[in-house]
Amino acid sequence: MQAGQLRYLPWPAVAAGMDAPTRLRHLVAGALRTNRPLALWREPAAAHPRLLVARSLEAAFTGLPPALDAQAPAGFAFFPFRDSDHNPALFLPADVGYDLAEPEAVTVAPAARELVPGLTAWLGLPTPPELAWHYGIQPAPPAATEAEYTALVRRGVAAIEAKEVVKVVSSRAARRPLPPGFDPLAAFAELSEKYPRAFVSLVSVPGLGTWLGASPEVLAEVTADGHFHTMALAGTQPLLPDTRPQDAIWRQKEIEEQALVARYIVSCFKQLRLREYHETGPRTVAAGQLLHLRTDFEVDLQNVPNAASLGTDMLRLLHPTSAVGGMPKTAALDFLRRHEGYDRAYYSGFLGPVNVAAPGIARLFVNLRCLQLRPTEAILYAGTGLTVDSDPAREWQETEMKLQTVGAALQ
Ligand SMILES: C=C(O[C@@H]1C=C(C(=O)O)C=C[C@H]1O)C(=O)O
Repeated sequence: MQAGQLRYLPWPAVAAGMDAPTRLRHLVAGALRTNRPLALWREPAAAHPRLLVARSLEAAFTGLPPALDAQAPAGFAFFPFRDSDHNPALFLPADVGYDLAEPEAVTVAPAARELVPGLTAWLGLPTPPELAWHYGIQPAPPAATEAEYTALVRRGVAAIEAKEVVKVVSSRAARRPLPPGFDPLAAFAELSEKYPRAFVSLVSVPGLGTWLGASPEVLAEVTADGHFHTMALAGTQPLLPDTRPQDAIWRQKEIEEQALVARYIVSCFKQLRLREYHETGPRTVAAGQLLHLRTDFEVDLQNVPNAASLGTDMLRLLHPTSAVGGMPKTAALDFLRRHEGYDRAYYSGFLGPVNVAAPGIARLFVNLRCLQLRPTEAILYAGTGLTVDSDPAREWQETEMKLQTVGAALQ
């Protein structure tokens, strides 16, 4: 956001006794009431979340991946697994902002000046007791039974054996009733507390629905000191009580599965003729109650000729990565289109802020360990990378474990 042009709206005197979470709730209530898209997120290791409200859904439609450079507009990317009319790619402009680290003022961008009178009036009103969250207009996706999911896994393994694909990541949706009085803002706060290293998000968009998640996976990041980051995350096992991540032992299947993802990232660097990058790992990392294998990649943007476009180009090549689609990309996506049997929508898409904290800082994550909110239930999503050695019952178990990450918010 161009700080010089931002307008700061201070809270009125009636809000003097309100703490930051109460003010946040009030802003969210106002955004929902006026039918605006919003994103609330807490970055890994950050102490406070941020809220962004876009002036309208129309202002948020975008066909293109966000540009990751300092000159690009500020906003929050919310991209589906696969772009379609039902699940459009969105970039919510940073029209109204609230940073809970600076709770004394709400910021308004120049493009949203016309919101100032209404917003000023709203800040002085009482908060409605119920928040009118946005719901998707698409029907809820079918939830796969264990028999259906294991059949899909067997199909995937057969496709690998037939050399149609090298790896494919199958997934499923699961339906869970909402507990009485379920409060998405409280659930967001709970996930933030429970998973301090995750990217915790709550995104609500008219007609497209409300999504809550706690992702462990960076897709593309550009930092203040001019570095680009991405990671190859794959392989899953439970973090058992009284064990340490660094003592985990991995089977050949997981080692190979993760290596494929790492190799895919290196092939993207090669396509961009980038030779100067640092690769660290793979090492074992914890994500909630799970362990994964992770290789970190870092590029010093000062050392590369195409620095300004590197983030943007990598994003275009990476999504969807072989951690959520498969290898080769087109054949794996084709397999999923034909056999997966449901619409992933925004699950395994990507999301995150671009140029919001400051120009030139972007943090995009893969939308994993997430759920979609419906009026009386939640749709949870999880997938597993298949290789030729995959055991269907084990893959089902792995999706069950992954569902528990965001499922913790429903207890
Ligand atoms: C597909 C998911 O996770 C991805 C797949 C993993 C795997 O196959 O082991 C591990 C981490 C993620 O990259 C998910 O959480 O739904």
